[in-house]
Amino acid sequence: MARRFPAGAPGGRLVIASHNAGKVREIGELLAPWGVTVVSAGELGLPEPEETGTTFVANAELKAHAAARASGLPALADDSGLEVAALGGAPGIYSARWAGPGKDFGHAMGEIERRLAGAADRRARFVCALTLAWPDGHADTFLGTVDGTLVFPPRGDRGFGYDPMFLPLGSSETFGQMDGAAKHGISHRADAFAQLVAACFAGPAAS
Ligand SMILES: O=c1nc[nH]c2c1ncn2[C@H]1C[C@H](O)[C@@H](COP(=O)(O)OP(=O)(O)OP(=O)(O)O)O1
Ligand SMILES: [Mg+2]
Repeated sequence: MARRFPAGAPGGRLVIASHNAGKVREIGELLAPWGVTVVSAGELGLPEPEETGTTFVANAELKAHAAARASGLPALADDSGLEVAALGGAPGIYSARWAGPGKDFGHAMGEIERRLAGAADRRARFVCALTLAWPDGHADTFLGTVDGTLVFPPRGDRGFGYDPMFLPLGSSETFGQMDGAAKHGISHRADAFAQLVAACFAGPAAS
């Protein structure tokens, strides 16, 4: 059984266990209707754990447990990435690492284009594992996805990471061209978040 939130949460506070500003912004937007006070791992000065897992789920759980233990608060972690079909699912869990220490996603997108080398198959999907972990070690995890195709050159300067080269199925705009609300209508993160809400959040959202 998933544990309900905010039962037992001091003041309904929750840590967003991510050091990625784009994710912290999106998760904050998704949480906004739920009357939860959020604080980010960066604001609490929490360290960035090494992502030693071999799956999105393992890494989300590792990050959420580390932040919940260190802060004494429930913690929500996101491990996500882009899986390119013609590259056998790469970069996958290595999506952040492909951008290097300087977080150069222009370079990472160029690397994907180079490795595709004109391949006709442009299918890709984003995956997001979201874990809500508690200081006592309880955790619930939800997996979201969104299917699409890759476009070159990348389009748009909104969003973050690989957004400018990802065209979700049925859309004429890349994630990099969409505003936040449009991305939240279909994204892997919003998909996982909807499952989290259904399982863990009591009551209706504030309108
Ligand atoms: O909606 C997205 N739009 C574009 N790119 C995205 C998205 N979602 C994940 N991505 C890519 C970029 C990100 O850097 C990597 C996740 O790697 P991941 O380790 O989960 O996150 P991270 O290292 O950036 O921050 P942190 O681990 O502190 O949450 O996949
Ligand atoms: Mg990371």
